Amino acid sequence: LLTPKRTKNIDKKHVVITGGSSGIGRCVAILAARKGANVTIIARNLEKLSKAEKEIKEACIYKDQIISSVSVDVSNQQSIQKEITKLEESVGPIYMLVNCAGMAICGKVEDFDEEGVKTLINVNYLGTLYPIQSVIPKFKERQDGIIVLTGSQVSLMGMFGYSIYASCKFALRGLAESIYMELKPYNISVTLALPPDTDTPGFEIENKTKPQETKLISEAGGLVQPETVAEKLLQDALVIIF
Ligand SMILES: NC(=O)C1=CN([C@@H]2O[C@H](COP(=O)(O)OP(=O)(O)OC[C@H]3O[C@@H](n4cnc5c(N)ncnc54)[C@H](OP(=O)(O)O)[C@@H]3O)[C@@H](O)[C@H]2O)C=CC1
Ligand SMILES: CCCCCCCCCCCCCCCC(=O)[C@@H](N)CO
Repeated sequence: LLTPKRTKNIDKKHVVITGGSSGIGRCVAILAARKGANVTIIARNLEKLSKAEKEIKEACIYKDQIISSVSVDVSNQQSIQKEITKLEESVGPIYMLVNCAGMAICGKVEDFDEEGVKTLINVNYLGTLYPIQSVIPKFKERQDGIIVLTGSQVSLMGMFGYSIYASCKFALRGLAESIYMELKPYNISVTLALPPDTDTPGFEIENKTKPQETKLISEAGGLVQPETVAEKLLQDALVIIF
């Protein structure tokens, strides 16, 4: 207890961040660049990607740090697999995968149509599962790697207005706990981040569909800044426990 916490180093390491063009993922990417990592961000919209890429480059501490972006839908297993393989060759071995791509739609359960349900399952659950599946073989070969999944406070507790979203975030907890056991013998760490409401572009959009009841309950949890969440996420993922 009295010894200072030891942490893993991402200096010169390749860190891939899905959802790295906005909100929490963007802040994680900037922090990783400040720590000397070669950072790749993944998202769909090209304009947001190139804007974020510039900001990440400004945060670099070395002249030769490699910052790149890839436009791909994380919920397409074939495409994400292909892009991860390409990145291993072009930028270098991936050391850390941070899954931040995700979104919330709020509403009463009976009001969701098929499209809304599938959108949430695709991006939040499958969009985290597929990138993880893609990096594991190489991580196992190298007996090294760090995987972060972004859940939510509603990964642990359901809440009015979050039925579909919370189900997806609960699923991520099941995934994280299971692969934690599968990957431990290979020296691959798994961290599930559980942020509270965070002041991001995604949060602003989500508020448009948020029932009054959800807003009132959520007030008890407060609102934090994405920089704070990103810092805590990295700290938790990089700490050496044993
Ligand atoms: N903000 C909050 O209150 C909280 C958020 N979280 C979780 O944190 C994560 C980030 O949230 P936040 O920062 O608010 O979100 P933002 O909406 O600000 O950013 C989401 C990012 O994910 C990308 N993305 C979305 N869908 C896809 C897709 N199908 N394929 C690839 N990239 C995609 C977006 O880019 P593009 O659209 O261009 O693809 C964007 O870069 C999410 O998993 C969210 O559930 C958890 C707790 C609280
Ligand atoms: C003693 C018991 C007290 C209970 C207080 C309950 C307060 C909980 C607030 C939870 C806020 C919702 C977090 C979801 C964040 C999220 O994932 C979305 N914003 C996604 O963008």
